[in-house]
Amino acid sequence: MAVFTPVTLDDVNQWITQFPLGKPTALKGIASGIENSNFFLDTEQGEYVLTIFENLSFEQLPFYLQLMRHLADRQVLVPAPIPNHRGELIVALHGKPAAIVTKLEGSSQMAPQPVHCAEVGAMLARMHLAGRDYPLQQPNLRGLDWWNDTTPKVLPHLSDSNAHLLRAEMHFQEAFAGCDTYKQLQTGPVHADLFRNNVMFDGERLTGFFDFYFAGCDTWLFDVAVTVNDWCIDLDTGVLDVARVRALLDAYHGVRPFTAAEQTAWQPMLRAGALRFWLSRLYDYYQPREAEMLTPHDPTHFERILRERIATLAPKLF
Ligand SMILES: Nc1ncnc2c1ncn2[C@@H]1O[C@H](COP(=O)(O)OP(=O)(O)O)[C@@H](O)[C@H]1O
Ligand SMILES: N[C@@H](CCOP(=O)(O)O)C(=O)O
Repeated sequence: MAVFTPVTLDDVNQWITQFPLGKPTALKGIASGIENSNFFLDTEQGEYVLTIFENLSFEQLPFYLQLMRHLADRQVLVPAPIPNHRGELIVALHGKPAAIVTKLEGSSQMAPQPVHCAEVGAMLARMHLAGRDYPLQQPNLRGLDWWNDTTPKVLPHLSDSNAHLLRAEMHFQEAFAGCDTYKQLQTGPVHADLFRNNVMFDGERLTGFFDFYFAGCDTWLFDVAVTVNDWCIDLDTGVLDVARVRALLDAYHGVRPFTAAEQTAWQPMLRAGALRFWLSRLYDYYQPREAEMLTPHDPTHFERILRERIATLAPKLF
């Protein structure tokens, strides 16, 4: 992530005494990401990641941190949040909420093969099942309501052709969200941003999902669509790569079988997944925020994917 809130080792020296982690030995800002301020934090006890939350509040954060704890306790591979001596997972740093989580091994696989997609599909299904008894509720804050709020903010910046596409897709998605098939879809906690840069691999071994700060309760199928739209495409054209799609979907289906309603909803949901990130990238592009190190993501990538999902029939879900 970009560093919006600078922090030094001196700042952390005193603050960290409330955690059972020993003395800090190194602190390094992380440049990738666009929502929070992240740092690799080494201490006498091991390697961690310190996150300062720039947009989420103390009231909203328990949903995310406790979800990670809940999933980690059920053998889903995610960073485990570290409680302080009072059992708190979220503690103020420079007046903002902050948390420390375990560091995952490995690195992101940005050129995935079917074998990586299968690992992601199986772990995603395990995550959805493990979330069924998660007691906290929070809607997906980047869901339909947010799309409705954001559309008028970006429309004035768009070409006629893109403004038409956005209006038409919003109408389509409003109708989809109100239809009987949609109401039959299974719901629960979803990651909602499971892009290649939010998963770690050590070779072909998946070591964890991270960056849960867009998670919320939504349809499981939306999570699958967001994931496929990033992991299983030709990056230049947005066209789905059938071998990777099949690997991811078949591995998911092997752990948590898809339903008939999900099969029917698959193509509209792929469009929903594309629209969500086209909108957020447009919003970030036209309403940039302050940051020390920030590279905005390209909105045209998801415009292309959305047009492609409207034009071309996707492989079946199962
Ligand atoms: N638990 C973790 N283990 C290892 N690396 C992590 C962890 N959390 C974050 N990172 C690193 O920090 C980078 C930015 O984190 P991310 O959560 O994507 O930021 P943002 O929320 O701002 O988008 C990641 O690309 C990854 O390299
Ligand atoms: N995945 C989103 C943006 C969110 O950034 P992240 O670094 O938190 O994953 C996109 O690609 O638009």
